[in-house]
Amino acid sequence: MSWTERLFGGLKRTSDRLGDNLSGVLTGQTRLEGATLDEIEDVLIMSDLGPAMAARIRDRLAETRFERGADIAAVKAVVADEIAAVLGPVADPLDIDAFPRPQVILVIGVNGSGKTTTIAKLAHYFQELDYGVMLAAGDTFRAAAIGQLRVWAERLGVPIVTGPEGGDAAGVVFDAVKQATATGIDVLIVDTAGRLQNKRELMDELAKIRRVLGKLNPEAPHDVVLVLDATNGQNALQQIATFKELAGVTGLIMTKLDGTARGGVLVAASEQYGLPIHAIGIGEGLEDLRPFDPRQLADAIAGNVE
Ligand SMILES: Nc1nc2c(ncn2[C@@H]2O[C@H](COP(=O)(O)OP(=O)(O)OP(=O)(O)O)[C@@H](O)[C@H]2O)c(=O)[nH]1
Repeated sequence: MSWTERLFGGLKRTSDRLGDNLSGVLTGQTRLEGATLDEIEDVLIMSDLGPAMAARIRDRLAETRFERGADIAAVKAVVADEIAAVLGPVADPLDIDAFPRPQVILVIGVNGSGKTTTIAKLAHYFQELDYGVMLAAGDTFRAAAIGQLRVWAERLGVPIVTGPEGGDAAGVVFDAVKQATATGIDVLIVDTAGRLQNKRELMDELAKIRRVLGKLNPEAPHDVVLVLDATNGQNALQQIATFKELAGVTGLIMTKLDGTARGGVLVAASEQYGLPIHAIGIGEGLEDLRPFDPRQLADAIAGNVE
């Protein structure tokens, strides 16, 4: 299957939900008015697009004259246009342009968000671009997290720096940067612990990692990427707010868009926070994470197909 097919297939539950809910509302008028617009706005909010986005689409629909009648296809086209307008400015693939090398990418996010898998997919993505990649197991709280990352590193054939369970995460990161620098690595991807229930500890740990990194390279970390699980719907938005404050997030990756009817939350996140979105995850395989084409993604979310 091509990426496009996987993208549209992965987002099918999201687009079907929107389409099913719209179909009950539309009666083919040339102009949409009052009550119908209200109902459409509710449908859009229920699709996790967020109230501001729903209002924006409503305004567009209100001013549109549907020559051939406002059927589902015509409305979805307007929805897709508006989504594309929001996603366009935030779509921002991760570039490796740090000098001196390595570029240090801290990956943060709550446990279970798909962080480890995303790190593996990112490593694979950079390998395909011919960059030298190294991983650092900065989540020292759980032996399982270290083990899981090591398995990925072996599968990918990339070096990994680990420490003992319960060890000092900043120490692991320090060793990793030194090794990466000595061996000419281009990109160092750092896993971190995701214990949001203990904000103070998390903040202290990230601050310590930053301090240690800063000693070796004042520019590092170059990226602080928050991994979000789309199936968390509106909770994902809350996580952005929290991690933005705690960790100085510089960009987002949203995973599990394939398993959910709540993919609209990606649009709400973009609309609300305007943070760069580096990539999306639409499956568990290494190939299932890519930078995205905002127009194509908008069509997939809205189910806008000719
Ligand atoms: N369907 C789908 N599943 C995903 C995606 N990304 C990750 N997963 C799955 O989600 C589960 C959690 O992923 P992990 O990468 O282990 O998540 P984590 O955040 O590191 O979680 P912990 O190891 O618990 O900290 C795994 O079963 C992954 O295979 C995705 O884009 N789509």
